[in-house]
Amino acid sequence: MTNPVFSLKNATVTVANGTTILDHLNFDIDKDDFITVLGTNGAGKSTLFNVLSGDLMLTEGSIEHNGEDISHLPAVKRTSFLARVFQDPKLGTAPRMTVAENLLLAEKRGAKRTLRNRKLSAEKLKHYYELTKTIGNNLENRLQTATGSLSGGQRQALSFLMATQVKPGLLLLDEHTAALDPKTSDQLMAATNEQVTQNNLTALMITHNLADALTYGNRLIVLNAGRIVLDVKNEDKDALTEAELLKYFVHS
Ligand SMILES: Nc1ncnc2c1ncn2[C@@H]1O[C@H](COP(=O)(O)OP(=O)(O)OP(=O)(O)O)[C@@H](O)[C@H]1O
Repeated sequence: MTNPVFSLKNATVTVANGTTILDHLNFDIDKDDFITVLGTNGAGKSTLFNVLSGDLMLTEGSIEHNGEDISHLPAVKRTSFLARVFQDPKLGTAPRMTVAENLLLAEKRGAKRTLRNRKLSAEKLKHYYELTKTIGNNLENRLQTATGSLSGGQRQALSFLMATQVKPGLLLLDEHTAALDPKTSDQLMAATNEQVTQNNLTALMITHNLADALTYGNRLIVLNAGRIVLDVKNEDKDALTEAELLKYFVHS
């Protein structure tokens, strides 16, 4: 048995009004995990991501990364091993910079980011062309376009590619296809699955799409009122149906 990459121990967040929004969670994330994360609105999914990313500190318990206690490590320091893609296509990319410049910037994730020496060689542009072409939404023909004028789907694809340019120790996908039309969403979901499986990324993906949650990943968790109420893997996940899954969606 290998050691978990991330380990939440008794992880709890109690907010100022006394409400516990993450409730004594014990949760290990293994290297080969691609976990789909489900739950009703307000179940604590984003809170879980926020404590992993360091945007929200635990009020009790701890988080370990490769055995090291990172409970007090600020978000900015966690970017060296963690990347996150949000639902909003506007987040995660610099609007005035071109697609190619954003990709170049992403290669420096975790390091001091500057584009003073813009090394956009022909070789690099060719690489970005091949990379963006994998998505299938014409992003490869917009490499020199300012990101702010891309379609939402193209911009979201760029955010995703930026998050995975440097292999992150943990990839957090926060409903990253939810704001896209069905075709664009399917394209990005397929590209996501390809990247995660081909590059052996450790990933968590919040989704409200039950079919996607069942189709993708090796593991599935359901949160309710800040607790994990279902955690299934491999063949147990494969055997799960949408009808069974829905039973875990309880508004508290
Ligand atoms: N910083 C905070 N301070 C106070 N309450 C918070 C804070 N962050 C989240 N909450 C509350 O914690 C609960 C869980 O919120 P969270 O955003 O994690 O839910 P979610 O499962 O991601 O929901 P959704 O599906 O709607 O995005 C909600 O009731 C929310 O209002």
